[in-house]
Amino acid sequence: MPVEEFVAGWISGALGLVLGHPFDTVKLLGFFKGMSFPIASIAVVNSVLFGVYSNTLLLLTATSHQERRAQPPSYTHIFLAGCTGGFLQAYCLAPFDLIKVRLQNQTEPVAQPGSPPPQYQGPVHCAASIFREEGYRGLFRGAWALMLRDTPTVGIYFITYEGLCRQYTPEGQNPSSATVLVAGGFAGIASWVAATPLDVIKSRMQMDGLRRRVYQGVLDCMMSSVRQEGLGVFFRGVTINSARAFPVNAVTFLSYEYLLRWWG
Ligand SMILES: C[N+](C)(C)CCCC[C@H](N)C(=O)O
Repeated sequence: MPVEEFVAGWISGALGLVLGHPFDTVKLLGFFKGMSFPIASIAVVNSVLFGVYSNTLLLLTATSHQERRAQPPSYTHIFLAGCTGGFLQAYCLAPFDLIKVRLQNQTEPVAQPGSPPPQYQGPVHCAASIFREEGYRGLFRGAWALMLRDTPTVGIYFITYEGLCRQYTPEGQNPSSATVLVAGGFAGIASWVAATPLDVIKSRMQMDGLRRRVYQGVLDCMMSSVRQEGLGVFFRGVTINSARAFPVNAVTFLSYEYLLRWWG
């Protein structure tokens, strides 16, 4: 199994994340809280995303990434490979994302003298407390919603990227850096716009259970959110998600493409 896509995904994910972290955190308050943890985790997760995508495409079309410019795969194959990558990365992402959401929602300012310490002292402490209080399954709270969010939207991600690259690149050539940046940025926006409704639900499910369980499952969380807040609830955060998605994914795709070209 070719591994360079995994490594390129690893590095490019970390680079994209550094740019995106302030956006990601501002939507949950608590600026710059916990930066080193997401860097390490997104690197793993992005490596699964790109590695699985590229290797699924290899299985479906029998072309390696070096051959793909000369023999472009069909959009159906790109979509299916993207969905597979999205599905598998969602499972790797689930515990990391849960910890991130829990830490970012701890908005208490840094300990005042005499005040009780925050519930979670850091990512490792957070993981250990969730494990202690809710068991192994607790670490996967919200994973089902995350999988529903990422399976189709990672398909959309790669279709948009490939479609835009092909549109602006002469046949058989590699896309220019400008094309990769713009296509990567719009791929990020398109997939995040599609992902936002389930992103809202996912985050609510991840926070649920912290004190008192409110939701019975994904559907129940959707229904009660809509009942209480109207359909607009599904678009909560769509602007900040898009503003974050452009630079993050422009840099992710640019570094991914260039690392693979370097390595031949
Ligand atoms: C599928 N979904 C839209 C959720 C994410 C796809 C892009 C992944 C990228 N690491 C990022 O964080 O933007």
